[in-house]
Amino acid sequence: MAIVLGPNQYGKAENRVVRITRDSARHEIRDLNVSTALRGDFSAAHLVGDQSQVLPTDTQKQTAYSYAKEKGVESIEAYGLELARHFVDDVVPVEGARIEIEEYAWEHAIVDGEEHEHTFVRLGQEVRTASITVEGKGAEQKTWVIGGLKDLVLLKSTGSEFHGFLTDEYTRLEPTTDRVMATALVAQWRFTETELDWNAVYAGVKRILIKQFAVLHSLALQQTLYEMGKAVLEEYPFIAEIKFSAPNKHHFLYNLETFGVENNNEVFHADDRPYGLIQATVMRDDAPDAGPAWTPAANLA
Ligand SMILES: O=c1[nH]c(=O)c2[nH]c(=O)[nH]c2[nH]1
Repeated sequence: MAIVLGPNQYGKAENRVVRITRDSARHEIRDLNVSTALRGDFSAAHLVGDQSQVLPTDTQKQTAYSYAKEKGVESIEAYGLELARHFVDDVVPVEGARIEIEEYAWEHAIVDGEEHEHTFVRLGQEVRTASITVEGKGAEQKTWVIGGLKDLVLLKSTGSEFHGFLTDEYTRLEPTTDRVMATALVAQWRFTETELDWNAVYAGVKRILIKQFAVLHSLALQQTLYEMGKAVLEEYPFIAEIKFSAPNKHHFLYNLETFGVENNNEVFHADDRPYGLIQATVMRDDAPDAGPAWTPAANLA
């Protein structure tokens, strides 16, 4: 028996990079949370404390901020690709890089009915996400891009049913043909191309997700997720698969009978936990291999 070093990676997590574009009086803002991770043979650092192959996490941080100036942040996907390719192409021991980015959206404040040029209001809606993985040098290099969002909170006050389910001696749930359906959606979609109008695609995917949630008369959250994914894949040939994680944010009809009042699906208790957690992937049956695209931490915990 020998003890050996297993999978490892290292980087700077959660760099809060804020990039202001101020080429004119009207400023723009991109507000990011950027995590870098480098992969390669870093066994000497672990086994004997030899740092000669280690590009410090501090340098990774400096690069993230410098690239926000040098390359700009047109989209989180494009910026992440620049960073990942730089680490793999330009730093000799680095064989792979993983860049994870979250973006918090801001909009220009409305002052006296007009957009103020340099004052912003943080949008309380979803967080945009991207994960970029680059592996290998030169002609062998492979790239995986995942776009996504999290915390897209959606609710429909009718148009959702849940009945006909399997029952056993523990079943107490009443079937319903009219319920509130709500979720805080996490969705991640895997691209098969690396040259795209990332911002336009993001806006399009989000629009489709919301539309399907709204228009599908839902018999289960599972069905809603499937139809959302299907619509995205039908619209965008360069998306191979989309993964969802959707808490079923239960809204229980509040009992007003003690007041002699009928509750016609008007007053609910919004229960925060426990929640159903529905997770599904919708994919093309000929989707190319995902490789390490979905693996944030190189087989680490
Ligand atoms: O949309 C739903 N899917 C379920 O699997 C489920 N289970 C449950 O109790 N309520 C719901 N709702």
